[in-house]
Amino acid sequence: MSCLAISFDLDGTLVETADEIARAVNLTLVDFDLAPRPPAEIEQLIGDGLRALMIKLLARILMEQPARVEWLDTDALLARLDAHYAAVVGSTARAYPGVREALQQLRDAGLPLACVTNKEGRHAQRVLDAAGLSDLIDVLVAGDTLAHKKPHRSVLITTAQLLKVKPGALAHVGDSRTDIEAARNAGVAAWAVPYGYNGGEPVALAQPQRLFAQIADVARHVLGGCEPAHQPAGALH
Ligand SMILES: O=C(O)COP(=O)(O)O
Ligand SMILES: [Mg+2]
Repeated sequence: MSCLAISFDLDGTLVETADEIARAVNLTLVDFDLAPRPPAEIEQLIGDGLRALMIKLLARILMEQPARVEWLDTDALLARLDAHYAAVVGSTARAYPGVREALQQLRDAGLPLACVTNKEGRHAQRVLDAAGLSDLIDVLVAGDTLAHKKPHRSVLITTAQLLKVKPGALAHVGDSRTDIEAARNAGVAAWAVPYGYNGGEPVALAQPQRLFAQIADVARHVLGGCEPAHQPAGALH
């Protein structure tokens, strides 16, 4: 087998999390006398972590209603967002169908697995726990684990180190342009699934090396013997 380790993005790839993210965001907006936003709009801003999502949303609200935002205590608002999210995280998050079985097959075949997310670590762990996936993930690299987040090249290079493979022997599976750029920047194979959160744009436009309809297809491909786009520079076995 030439594909030696796999890392997976979390939100929109392994787990459906948009509902509870939208809930926390809207509870926060209402606390600060701002109108709730449509969940679909909030979903389109998922990708760089919760704080970044809220800052992008506030920038949009500022453009629309400058007078509503100019007095805002942004630090207090972000702290409230964190508290609301901590209260709801894991309540509705669910693994996409077939994810647990596919990860189990990959694990059983001896592949080390990572979860690499831009979500803050303590929240990411709760999502993995609630989705019933924690025991299948060897390494969690979250948005606040390192000095940088995806798409910085260091994120997947460090992930490969933690999984004890060379970057060329790692495939990263994600739902967004950020994931594909993170993989490219690190010399890691860039694989994608089409059903997650990518700002409303089809992820195929970011030109992943492979596009899989679902995680079960990733497992089928890998266990059938994959050819990584980059020649593995080192092997686990
Ligand atoms: O929480 C986010 O905004 C993004 O998280 P992800 O990197 O797992 O997609
Ligand atoms: Mg994602």
